Amino acid sequence: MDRRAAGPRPAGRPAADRLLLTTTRAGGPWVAAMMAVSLLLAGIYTVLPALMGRTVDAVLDGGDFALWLGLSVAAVCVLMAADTLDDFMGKMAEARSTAWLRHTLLGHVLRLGPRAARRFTAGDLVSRLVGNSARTGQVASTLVWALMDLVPPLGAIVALALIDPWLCLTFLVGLPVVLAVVRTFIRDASGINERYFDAQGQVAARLVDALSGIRTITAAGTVDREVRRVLGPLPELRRHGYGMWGALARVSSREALAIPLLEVAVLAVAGLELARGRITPGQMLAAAEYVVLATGISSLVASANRLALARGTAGRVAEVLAEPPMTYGGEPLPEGPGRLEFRGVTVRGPDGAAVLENLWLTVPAGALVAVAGRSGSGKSVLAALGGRLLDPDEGEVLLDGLPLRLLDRHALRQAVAYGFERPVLLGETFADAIGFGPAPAGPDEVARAATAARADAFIRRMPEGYGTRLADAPISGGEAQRVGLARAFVQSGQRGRGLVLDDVAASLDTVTEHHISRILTGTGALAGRTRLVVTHRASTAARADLVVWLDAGGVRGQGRHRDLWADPGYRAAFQPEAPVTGTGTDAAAVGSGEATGVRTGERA
Ligand SMILES: Nc1ncnc2c1ncn2[C@@H]1O[C@H](COP(=O)(O)OP(=O)(O)OP(=O)(O)O)[C@@H](O)[C@H]1O
Repeated sequence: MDRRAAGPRPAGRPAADRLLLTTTRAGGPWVAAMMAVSLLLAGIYTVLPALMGRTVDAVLDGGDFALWLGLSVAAVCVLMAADTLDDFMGKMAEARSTAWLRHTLLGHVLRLGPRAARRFTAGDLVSRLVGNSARTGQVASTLVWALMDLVPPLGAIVALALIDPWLCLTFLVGLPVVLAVVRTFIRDASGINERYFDAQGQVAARLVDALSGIRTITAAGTVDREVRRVLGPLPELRRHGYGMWGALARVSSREALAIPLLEVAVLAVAGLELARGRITPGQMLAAAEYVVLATGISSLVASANRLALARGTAGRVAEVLAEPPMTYGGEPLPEGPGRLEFRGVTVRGPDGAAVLENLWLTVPAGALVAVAGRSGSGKSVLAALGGRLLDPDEGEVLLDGLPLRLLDRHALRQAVAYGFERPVLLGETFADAIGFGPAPAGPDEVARAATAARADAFIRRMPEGYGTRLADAPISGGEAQRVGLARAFVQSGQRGRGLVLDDVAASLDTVTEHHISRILTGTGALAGRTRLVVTHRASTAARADLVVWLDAGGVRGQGRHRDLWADPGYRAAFQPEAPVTGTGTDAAAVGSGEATGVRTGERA
């Protein structure tokens, strides 16, 4: 169940490592191709010193050095071509892995539903989706190159043994020191990177917060304070950055000491063996090359650094993927008129206190039910339960007798349409925003819904009407509400059985609100739909077939608005409204018998 306070679950390093492997596999054939080319490269690096040694010996012995020289030159040419190819394939593998990861992560975030926004802040998710995913996507090439970087050093150790076992033995005696240096570095770097990326995510999260509250910040004159707040984690970032430099400096200085000592030791032994005539000058040259190649095992530091970075970012991606998505059943929508039932429903807030407790409520099929109550009484929570944007902690919500959680996702999203107080308009144009839903809506359908929601007139005044890009058309809160409402009407009009409107008229003027109330109560496209309407407007409640009054975590009263109105506690749930004056249809609606009750409410 949702718990905002709980925050994301740490995924742990095993989960990060599993994700790294899956991401590597996602690189597809490019990873395999890169591996083949890298192996070829590693092989050439390994045999090149031997070819050079043979060339020198052939020159000294007066033998056929042209053959060996030719082979050496050919090897260098292949090396250059393969290196370029390897880089290209590495980048392709990275691109594929990153694309797969971003696709998977984004799909998962959206499948989490509204819970995603409660678990993670927007900025933090953006940093995971953009920067962290890209870094994690580099794992394919990093891993292949890290493995392939090991081939020449291992080959070089074997070559040293073949030239002279004492050379190999000398090298192996000093090797544990180099490996210990690398191991310490990997351990230090992993922890530092994880903390570094967390701090980076915090900056991104605060920045997105600040941008969404830019009007408040400007109006309050708190720009400087906000800059300090957003950049608050910088000292932490700096500390982790210094930590990483410190770890790199330590590993470099230890390496700088250990590796030359190892090389000198092997070369000294090679010199002795040459003096004793046990190796040739060419072998001495090859040994000198091989010892350098063998100490290349310390390139593990750079690979380990890149892998530690990828592991740090993979941990952050895995943390999101560890959140279980909203799951749906496989049941189709049963036959029925659209009766919605809340059976013993309890929802707890972040502190564990019940927002709604053991709530029993039936929304009759085809009825317009208004949900009223003071601010914070749980109206939006009830609305979210009605179409399963939220699951209850206890109890069950049923549509025509079937628990919503058993319903197939498609069937549920077609059956229950939503309109929100602060709708976010999705799509490129107004037509897109209104037609946004499980099934594409045609232009006539869009225009009809916009007319019903009183959005048609202002949209037609836009430079390109319904084709106007949303980004080019700043609109008011009330206009956005009307577009959002039009979208809900389209969705509900298609195959909808229920319509949930959460305070959709909050920013509308009284005349527009009356018009929309009439659409909701009229005999048009919405007739027969079960409508659950959260409202602070007495006029809307007055038009409802039934009002559910929420208070203190439960249903305090149910009935007709005019009957509940006598209770001052009920009256306190409504905002004062200006009396409607004017002529025409709107005024006529207000003047109707039903509207009389409304106007009483408004005066009160
Ligand atoms: N998904 C959720 N899970 C648990 N608790 C929630 C959830 N959403 C909101 N709450 C909590 O439920 C309480 C009621 O919130 P809700 O938004 O339903 O009130 P409301 O009656 O719609 O208020 P308003 O009229 O001001 O919009 C709040 O304390 C809120 O923190």
